[in-house]
Amino acid sequence: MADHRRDLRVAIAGLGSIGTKIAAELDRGIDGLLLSAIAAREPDKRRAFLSSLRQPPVILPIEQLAEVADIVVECAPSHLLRTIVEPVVRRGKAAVVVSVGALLDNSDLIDLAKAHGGRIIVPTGALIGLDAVNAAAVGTIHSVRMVTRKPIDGLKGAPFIVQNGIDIDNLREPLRLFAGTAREAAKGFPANLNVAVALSLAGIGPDRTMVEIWADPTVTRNVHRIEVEADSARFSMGIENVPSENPKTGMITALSVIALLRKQRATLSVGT
Ligand SMILES: NC(=O)C1=CN([C@@H]2O[C@H](COP(=O)(O)OP(=O)(O)OC[C@H]3O[C@@H](n4cnc5c(N)ncnc54)[C@H](O)[C@@H]3O)[C@@H](O)[C@H]2O)C=CC1
Ligand SMILES: O=C([O-])CC(=O)C(=O)O
Repeated sequence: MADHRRDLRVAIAGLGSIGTKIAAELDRGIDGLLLSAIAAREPDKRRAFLSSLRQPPVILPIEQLAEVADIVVECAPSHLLRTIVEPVVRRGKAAVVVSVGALLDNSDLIDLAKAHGGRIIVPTGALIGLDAVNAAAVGTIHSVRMVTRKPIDGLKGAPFIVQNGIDIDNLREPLRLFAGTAREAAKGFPANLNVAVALSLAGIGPDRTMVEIWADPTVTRNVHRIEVEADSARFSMGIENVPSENPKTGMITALSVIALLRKQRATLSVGT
């Protein structure tokens, strides 16, 4: 009989604001899971952190993580999504993807996963309520709208701002930077609007999910407000994320991945 209780081996691709927290939590211990490997851009610079772990994992290049893991958590810059996820799904394993915006330009990875029995799992991340959006999508969703407000530091360097020569450094009041679809938002703000893409994939897709983005010098948190109109329910959701050491990334993102990992072997699992 197969041993269903063997620990699931988890590897982490990218030791930044998200990956470091997940690695530390796995090392502290999550039932049924084992931190097997890590990929870091400059492992030598992460020696102090790595040697603080009770059971130091092996260090591997991102494309080799799937060789020693059942689940690979992608938490690296979005341009590396394909390099990380392709070998995972080719081996029929599971990739947890946080740079979800990059999935739109690499959607063939979903077909590849299907062909090889692999899985791509998108956590709720910095957002809220994707369980309700999933449920409403079983029926008919008429519209999904999201308004994001971020402090200036959370938006600096976004391609949309650079390409349009918009000066956000000297703003005194909120400025609406963008209104359009989640697909366009992900192109213009790849490190800021993963949440819009996650919302769209849970609901009515990146071309029907409408997004506004505001640069707001009056807020200190990444604020997302969402309105969903469906045949089963109408709901509004809001979340105000405390930025992590990376001002573009809410602290809750790493916690969301940890909660998702805990569910992989939980006896009682709550929420869809
Ligand atoms: N789905 C969601 O709700 C959210 C997703 N994100 C996305 O998650 C991703 C990670 O975010 P953070 O951890 O805040 O970014 P970060 O910039 O703090 O960390 C990324 C890490 O990847 C490492 N890295 C770069 N090249 C590498 C390579 N070749 N091999 C191994 N490691 C490499 C970097 O050195 C860095 O430590 C980003 O794409 C971000 O946009 C962020 C917030 C919310
Ligand atoms: O989705 C993202 O990339 C990050 C974000 O909005 C947040 O942390 O609130």
